[in-house]
Amino acid sequence: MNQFNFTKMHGLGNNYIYVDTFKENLPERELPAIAKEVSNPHTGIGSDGLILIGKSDNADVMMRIFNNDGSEAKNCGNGLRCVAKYVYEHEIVAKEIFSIETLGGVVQAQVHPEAGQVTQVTINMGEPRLKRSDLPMIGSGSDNDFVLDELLEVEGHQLKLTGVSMGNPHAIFFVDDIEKAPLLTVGPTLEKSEIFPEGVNVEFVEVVNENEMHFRVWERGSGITQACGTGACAAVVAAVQNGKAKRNEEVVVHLSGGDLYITWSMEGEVMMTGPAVTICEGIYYYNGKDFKN
Ligand SMILES: N[C@@H](CCC[C@H](N)C(=O)O)C(=O)O
Repeated sequence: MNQFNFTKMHGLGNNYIYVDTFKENLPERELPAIAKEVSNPHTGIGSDGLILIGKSDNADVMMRIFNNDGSEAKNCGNGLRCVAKYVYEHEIVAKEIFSIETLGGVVQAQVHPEAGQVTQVTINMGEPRLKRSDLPMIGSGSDNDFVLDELLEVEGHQLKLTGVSMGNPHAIFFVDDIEKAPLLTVGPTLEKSEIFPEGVNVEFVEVVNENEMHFRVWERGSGITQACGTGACAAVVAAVQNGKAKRNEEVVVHLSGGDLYITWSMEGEVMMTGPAVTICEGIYYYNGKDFKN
């Protein structure tokens, strides 16, 4: 039987199964299947996906993230905060500021420990990528242009899309009332639309004022989740681009699972602060193929 140790953690309810690959050896070819299996709430543990913590040649540690449909993504904001908590508390890193490599690039993490326990983490998420080709998104504009307030008809709704990549792609729509946002229809349709050849995360945002917004997400590969860290960063960047928020000013983003504090600095980097929580630890008995085959 194949078995491995796991830790389940969440950031604002966006929960993943974390596997420490400094200790556990999961076969590369089985990773999508393992992600699907552990995420299943009936026959697995139940989660939004799988996150691997491991060795990096370019940073202090590496994070890899798989959505609950088995697809691999390039970045995960809530995952980064949980990885930072894990590696600090397990003494994999012995400093409060350190680097984490993702497939989307290297970011800087700062933990804020109290008596050795980390409850809040700040991630310098780096610079947003704003070109159409960064998403990528097919359209009439040039590949180097920003995707700003672009009119789109989806599921009978006339919507204006702003596109932002935080290493992974986000389609942001500003709405007057977040409770009426057509997340359940527009989310899955746009996620799989041919205009986004690599898929997209879909976010609706209601701006309260320059320093506060409500946010709901349909995540590529996972559907509706309680929170999306990269999505919240992308929403703040999109708000600044559309004149609804200011550079260098903190914005509190209200997600279904709680609040994130985000600033797009004058230097260009997006800073995100929020919680990271350990839920449980255990041994998972994998039903899929034999690891040794
Ligand atoms: N929940 C995450 C993002 C996870 C990846 C995303 N679904 C994608 O496919 O790009 C976050 O907190 O950023």
